[in-house]
Amino acid sequence: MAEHASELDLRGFRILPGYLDAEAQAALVEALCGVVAAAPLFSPMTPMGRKMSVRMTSAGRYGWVSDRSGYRYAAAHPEGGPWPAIPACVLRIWRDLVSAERDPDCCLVNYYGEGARMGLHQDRDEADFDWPVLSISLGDEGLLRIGNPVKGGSTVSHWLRSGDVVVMGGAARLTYHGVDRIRFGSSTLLKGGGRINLTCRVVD
Ligand SMILES: O=C(O)CCC(=O)C(=O)O
Ligand SMILES: [Fe+2]
Repeated sequence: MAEHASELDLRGFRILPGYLDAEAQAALVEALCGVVAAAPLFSPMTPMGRKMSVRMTSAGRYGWVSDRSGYRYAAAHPEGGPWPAIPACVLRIWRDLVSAERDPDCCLVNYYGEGARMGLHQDRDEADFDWPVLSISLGDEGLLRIGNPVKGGSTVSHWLRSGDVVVMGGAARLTYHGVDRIRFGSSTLLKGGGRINLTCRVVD
């Protein structure tokens, strides 16, 4: 893949603004409707017993789940049944930007409704941190905050817009990050508003 014209490097996060055109974004939304129909969004509980504001589901061999027993990957949806396959239009982006040899095991679907946010965290439930995490933003703008590979220190913030893609890999694979807020209603892509973020990962 050639270097993208307006590519940014923010603390090792490779940000590709506007990587997906309107047609590609619409195709992803349509495919995700199928994923959500097969595997409904749910509100995970943190291990501390707090309900997360982001609603989630997954596609792939594994889905990411969280409850009182902790964060982990699971082969089945919390309400039972396998996760649907990762849509081809998602795999295409992974193959172009991450690897044509190895597909991801999980595509986590995060839905941010009005007021939803995600606190600073590391993505560390995967077995091999040599594999990057690929993140795709759709719908309303979201304010990504990027910290450091260890807890604490300064942070930088960047608004992610619909169609932006981020590759979190290399030395930044374990960098703390979160989404402080969304600008609800800033995009017309999703009926009813809100933001979808997809993260694709190799799990085991
Ligand atoms: O919504 C985002 O942009 C980031 C999501 C995220 O960090 C995660 O799912 O681990
Ligand atoms: Fe994350």
